[in-house]
Amino acid sequence: MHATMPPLIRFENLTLGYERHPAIHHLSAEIPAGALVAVVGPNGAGKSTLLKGLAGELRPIGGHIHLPDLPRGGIAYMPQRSEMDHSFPVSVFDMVAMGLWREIGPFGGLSRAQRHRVENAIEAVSLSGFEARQIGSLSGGQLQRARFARLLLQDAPIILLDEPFAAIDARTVEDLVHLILHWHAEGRTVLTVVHDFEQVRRHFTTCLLLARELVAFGPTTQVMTDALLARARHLSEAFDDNAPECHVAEAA
Ligand SMILES: Nc1ncnc2c1ncn2[C@@H]1O[C@H](COP(=O)(O)OP(=O)(O)OP(=O)(O)O)[C@@H](O)[C@H]1O
Repeated sequence: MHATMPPLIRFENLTLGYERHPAIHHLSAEIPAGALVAVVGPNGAGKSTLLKGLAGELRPIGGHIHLPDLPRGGIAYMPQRSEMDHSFPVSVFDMVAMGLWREIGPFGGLSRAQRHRVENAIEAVSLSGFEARQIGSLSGGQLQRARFARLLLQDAPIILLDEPFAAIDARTVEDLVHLILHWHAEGRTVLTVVHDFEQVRRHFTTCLLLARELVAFGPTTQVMTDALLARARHLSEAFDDNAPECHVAEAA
């Protein structure tokens, strides 16, 4: 496991966006190795965009994301659930086994030991007995468990989760939080977009509050204050989606 020397992420004056319209701009922050970070902010604040940038799905319009040398597949990224996840014609076993792609490649077969690891991951998310089920027949909570099992096998030092608890029953949330805390205890760096403030305060020691720019980053008790949350709402509402490349440009 590469959890012993977990990496540090550094955002340097980072601007990310779509078709040159910035969605987040001039963000600078350092994520310490092994941090468990809740990424919070109003709707449209840029939370998903930040995770996409880190996952390498969006190239910065400006600034940099500094990452240490990572093994192949060193960042595990779980986007928000979408219809596509459900409609993919594959069994729970095969979907979870995709977490081993880094080891086996796209067309490799599974060894007996690897099959065993897939079974263990399925068991860890309490889905034993569902191996042969098509994922299209799973409930939302069960599908999310299967997605977490796939992440477990990916064994990545950096884990990015976009709204993993959205529209999920309380029991499943509790089990998934448990897995996240376990990853944290193993020394992995975990960034999770979370909407429920109660969950943030209960489980996440560190918070990154976004509203198209960085509002605050630090211990949850110091970030999740009424004043900073109000500031985030205000900034988000005032942001002009059609602004050209950067209205605060080089002022930052
Ligand atoms: N693929 C895209 N193309 C163009 N604009 C996009 C795209 N994805 C997001 N945006 C825009 O970027 C901004 C930030 O969106 P983002 O999804 O990152 O916010 P968020 O904080 O994750 O929101 P939510 O909490 O509602 O999921 C929004 O104005 C959004 O409309």
